[in-house]
This record gives sequence, C-alpha cells and structure tokens, in this order.
Amino acid sequence: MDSQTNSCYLGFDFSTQQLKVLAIDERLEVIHQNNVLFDSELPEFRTQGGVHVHGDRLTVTSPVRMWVKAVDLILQKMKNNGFDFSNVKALSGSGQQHGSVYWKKGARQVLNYLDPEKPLHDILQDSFAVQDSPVWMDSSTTAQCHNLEAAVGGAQKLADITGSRAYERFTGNQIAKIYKTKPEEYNQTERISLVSSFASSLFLGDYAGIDYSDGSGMNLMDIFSKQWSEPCLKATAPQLRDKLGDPVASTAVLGPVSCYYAKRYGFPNDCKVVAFTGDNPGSLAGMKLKEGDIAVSLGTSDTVFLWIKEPKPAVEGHILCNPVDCQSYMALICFKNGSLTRERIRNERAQGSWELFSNALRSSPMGNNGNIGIYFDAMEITPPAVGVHRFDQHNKRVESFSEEVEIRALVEGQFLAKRVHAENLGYKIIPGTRVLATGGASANKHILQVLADVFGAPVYTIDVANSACLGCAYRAMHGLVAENGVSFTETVSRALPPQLAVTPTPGAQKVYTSMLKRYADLEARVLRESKQ
Ligand SMILES: Nc1ncnc2c1ncn2[C@@H]1O[C@H](COP(=O)(O)OP(=O)(O)O)[C@@H](O)[C@H]1O
Ligand SMILES: O=C(CO)[C@@H](O)[C@H](O)COP(=O)(O)O
Repeated sequence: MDSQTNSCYLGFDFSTQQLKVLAIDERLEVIHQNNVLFDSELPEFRTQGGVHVHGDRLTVTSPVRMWVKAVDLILQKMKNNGFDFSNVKALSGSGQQHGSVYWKKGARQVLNYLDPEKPLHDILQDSFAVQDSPVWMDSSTTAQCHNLEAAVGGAQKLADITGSRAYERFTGNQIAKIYKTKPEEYNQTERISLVSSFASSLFLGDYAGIDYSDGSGMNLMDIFSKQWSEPCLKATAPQLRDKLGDPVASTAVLGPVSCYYAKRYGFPNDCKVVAFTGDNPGSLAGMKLKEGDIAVSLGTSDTVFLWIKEPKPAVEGHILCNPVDCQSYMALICFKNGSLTRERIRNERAQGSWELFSNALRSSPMGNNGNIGIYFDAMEITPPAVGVHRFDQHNKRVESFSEEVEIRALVEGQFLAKRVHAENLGYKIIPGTRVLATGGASANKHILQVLADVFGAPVYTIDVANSACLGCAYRAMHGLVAENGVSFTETVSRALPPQLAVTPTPGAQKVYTSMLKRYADLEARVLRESKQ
C-alpha cells in the first residue's frame, strides 16, 4: 500500500461520560475506535456519569484534570492496540457543549513547551485557575440569565443576537457566575475555552480559537456577524474579549499538532489540527444530515437538531452556526433527562437489563392505553420543570404505573416531547421525512420503533453509534481541502449513507396524533403548576 492509502484521520469526542476516538482511512472507512469511561477508568476523580452534582443540586461540574488524564489514557490505549499514529494526516474533535475551562496565567507558556517525557496530566496540573469546570447539566445561573436578558433588552432580543434566549448552562452565564463567586480565580484566568477548544488546545500546544458553531452556545456571539457581541460581553464580565480570543471558522486548520505528540506517540510533524466543535454539531456532520431530515441524538442528553437555511431565533430552542457550511445554520433542542433517566427506570423497573426494558416496550400497546408519563428527574431544559408526573387516560394524576406501563410511558413521553417541541419551532413531518437517530440508546431497536411510531416516519441510523467522533474525523479530512472550495458534502460523498433501521407500525399515526395534543396540554399543565 502506498502512503496515500495508509493515511488516516482522527475524530475525538469529549462527551459527558467518556472520551471517545475514531479513525477513518482515505476511503472513509472506520479503522479504529477506542474510549475512556470517566467513572470506571479514572475512579480517582469520583465522578458519577462524568460529573459532580453539588449540594444545591443545581451546580454541576467536572474536574478539568480528569479530561486531561483521559487524553493520556486514550492515546496510550491506542498505542497498546498497535494504532500507527504516523499515518494521521489531520485530527479534529468535539466536546459536550457549553462547558468551560479556565486556564491560569502562564498556562500558554506551559502548552507551548510540553515535555514529551511526561504525561499531560503531570505537565498541566497547575495550569487551571478553576479546577471544577461548569458543564451543560448546570442550572445554577438563573440570576445571571435575568441580568443578561435585561442588559440587552429582553429574551427575544438576546435570541435575535446570539440564537438563544439566556439559558443557565450557556457559557456566558457560567462565566458571569465564576466572576461573581470566584473573582480571584477569574482574575487569575488567562484564557477561557469551551470543552471543545480546550481539547484542541491540548493537541495544538497553544490556545485554540472557539469555533463558530460551538461558540453559538454561549449567549455571547452574534451568530450573524460571527463575532463576539459587545453588549453581551459587557453584561457578562470584564476583560472577557481578551480571555476568549477571536472565534474561528469550524472548518479552520488551526496549525500542526504539537511536537509533544510527534515525539511521544509518533504523529507526523505536519499532522494538522482542525478546529474542534460541539458534540451536536459534530453529530450533524457524522450523520451527513440534509435539509429536511430531523436528527435525534440519544446520548447522556437527548437532542433534536435540523439543518436550516433561514434562521428565525425564538425564545425556545437554539440556533447555532452550521459546522460544515458557513452559509447555513442548525436548529437544536436539548432535553436534559435522556439516557440517565432511561437508566434509572431500567434499574428500578427492569432489573437493570436493557433486554427486559425492551421486552416491556415490545409487549405493551402503542399509546399505552392512554397513560402518559413525564419524567424530569433533574430540572429539565425543555421545558424548565422538574419532577415525575403520571397521568391516566382521563388526564387524571396517578401515583404509580405497573412496570410495563412505566417503561412505555417514559419512552413515549420522551419522544412525544421531541415532536411537540420540534413542531413548536415550525418543523413539519412530511412524506419523505427521515428521522436520523444516533447516540448510545440508538443501538436499541425497540426504542427506535417507538421513535418511528411517534414521529410517523422511518428511522435511519449510521453503523457507528458515535456520530460525533465520525463527523469530526470527516471534518478533519474536509479541513484540509475546505480552503480550496471543496464542500463537506463532496468530501463525504463516498461514505455509506444512513441505513433504514425501522419503519412506523401501521396505525401509529392515528394513535399518536391525539396523544401529541394531550402530551402538549399535560406538559403545559406541569409547567404551570411548577411555577405556582
Ligand atoms: N441497549 C441500550 N438501550 C438503551 N440505551 C443504551 C443502550 N446502550 C447504551 N445506552 C445508553 O447510552 C448512553 C451513552 O450514550 P452516548 O451517546 O455514548 O453518551 P455520551 O456521548 O453523552 O457519553 C448510556 O448512558 C446508556 O444509557
Ligand atoms: O447541552 C447540550 C446541547 O445544548 C448537550 O447536548 C451537551 O452537548 C451534552 O452532550 P452529550 O454528552 O449528552 O452528548
């Protein structure tokens, strides 16, 4: 084989519960996959699901040094598995969105001179002003959100600028909280990164810019000019522009990988680092999403996203810059109670077995005899409400469901919510609509069957559940040619298209049309009652 056919591209994903990596060759075929699970493989950091939930139940953080150590570990695992780093032409990656990293004064110098004799976690142990990085599950910044909206003229005005009204997990509000509660640490901070740009900084050996797409999840960037919004910066914290650096295009080549990786692992000196982005934008790339498709990601969080040409920011949902086409945008809706809630119900009602959980879905009827459940274990994002709410066929609250009814109520409720909120944003399911599913739970056909039935549309999957990694490996490849005008679509045209996984059960539409309306009313009632 010549060196051209040996060439490969890496995509990393720093998600909530794990660090994953995937390599593709020039033919876009997956040749290697690996991962590091934070809870079990880095137990010294004592995380649960990759995070620490603080005493107030609202503050949620992850130890930044855990992410650094995970990089040491994953590269070592790849080396032990015989992965040949000398063929890597470019790498890119993604991170859970919104999380922030606070580099201490002097850290840039340390990054610039990484000693290949030492692991990263030793070299960088004193490089962070804040040890516990706020992550997307945090909902402790309501005061900062009110302040930001008031400063720019209201929720819709903020959405018109940044693509979203103020959300607790959005990075600007998290930064404002750090500035207020840890002013010394804020002053000690030389650079603020997102999880994605923090990760690219590690590979670059220098501070990497925040890309337009992940930067859209901060309540700080004007998504139309793709520059920081002065009024938002001003309302958030002082000297913020300097601490953030300039945003960069999601397709930008940031530079060659640090010589640390060449010396320690055998990367070629000219291996390029392409801007990292958010995990949902990474998934959009990995699923080769087209206009008209609807993507449903079933990871730690559940998300729904779409490719859009004409963004209309609203007070619900988010508009982000598109990670693969700078003329386009993506709409995103995020649900906090995703896989972890499914795991809780599996543990309590199906003896911890996905097989028993699936059996319950298979043996219960579509529509669950009219029973509807809303399971917000943690304060939900869409809508902002909490608690478990069960209703019978007459919309009467009930205390409990049988095991089978509970499992179906959970999964149906989660998918009814996704369709209701996507339709609130103007999305319509039409003949030809494809639902593209990804994330850990998309491996479960019985869950996908409920998704197809509730949406009344066929569900497609790609054969890699980890679409963010795959998308970032594609993005690494595209980054090398983007400047020559080659489109992302052209770059991935030879990749296998998503495959049909399940089609709607006959009669599903009739069952779920009325249930959608009932779900929307019940959810509105839950929201109303939670505000009383
Ligand atoms: N067979 C299955 N059925 C349902 N859910 C599953 C199954 N296998 C894995 N999962 C879920 O997938 C989740 C992890 O998804 P993943 O997309 O890797 O998350 P993240 O990217 O946020 O780390 C786990 O928390 C688990 O609940
Ligand atoms: O907050 C959001 C999106 O707005 C989340 O979707 C995070 O990006 C976390 O992703 P996962 O680790 O659940 O994939």
